[in-house]
Amino acid sequence: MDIIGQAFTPHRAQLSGAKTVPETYKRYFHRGISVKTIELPNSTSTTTTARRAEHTNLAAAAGGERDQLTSFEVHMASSTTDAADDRIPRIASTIRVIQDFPKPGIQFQDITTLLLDPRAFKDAIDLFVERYKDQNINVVAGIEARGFIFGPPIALAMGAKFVPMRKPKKLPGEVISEEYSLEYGTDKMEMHVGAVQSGERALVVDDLIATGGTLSAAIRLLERVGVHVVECACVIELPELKGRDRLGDKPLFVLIS
Ligand SMILES: O=P(O)(O)OC[C@H]1O[C@H](OP(=O)(O)OP(=O)(O)O)[C@H](O)[C@@H]1O
Ligand SMILES: Nc1ncnc2[nH]cnc12
Repeated sequence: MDIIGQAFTPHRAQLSGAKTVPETYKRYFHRGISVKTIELPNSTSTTTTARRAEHTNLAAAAGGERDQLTSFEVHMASSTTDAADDRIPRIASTIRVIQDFPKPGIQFQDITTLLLDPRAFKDAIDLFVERYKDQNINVVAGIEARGFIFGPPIALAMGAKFVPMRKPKKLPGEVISEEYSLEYGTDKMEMHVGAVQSGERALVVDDLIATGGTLSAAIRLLERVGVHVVECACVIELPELKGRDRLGDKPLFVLIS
């Protein structure tokens, strides 16, 4: 059975006999029905379920409901209490999945619909700030482009500086750069010389981890100049792509996986 162009889940793959995700689609691939998880310290995990259909109006208002998903499971834990944190399923429900973007077979996790919901956007930022506010982080490094949306409010709330990690030839000053591999070929990430100092403590922020190539390049770039990367933080993880494995022993915190 051809899995391209369908709402694909590991479960469906097993049913259909499909064993691998076509290499071409890995970078933008995600299963149709998400298992949402959050890991926070000193808390008790609970499990609940939520219906994505409840948020049809939001998605429709955001430009048309192309997401055919019906339900998802939410595993969540609270950073502040032992009770379940209902912010996570609310945030998860605002993320629209666009089928076949930017290529056939890819299920694009569209965080722009999260941004249309000020409460969900604020909740996402708050969850990160609650986790990091007492960890003496003085650098928030955000990865172009969507890391520039989540990184600055986190940095401002924590009193940290924001450092943009940009695609090649965008930064005007002297840069250091780090190559990283994509599915085909390589890309480069750049940071201004002097933006960070040896010994500083950084949080790396992006919207999503897929293969982990982008985040691992950001870690290398910061560590080359002596910065301690405390953790990487993303809104979404695509766990089937095993990006976490590419980060070595560097911790990764995600809201939705
Ligand atoms: O874990 P990886 O396989 O490296 O993929 C994750 C990266 O892919 C997306 O960015 P993209 O390169 O599409 O750039 P954009 O944010 O400018 O659209 C996403 O925002 C992450 O930065
Ligand atoms: N499935 C996906 N959705 C959105 N951004 C991505 N970056 C890599 N894979 C992605």
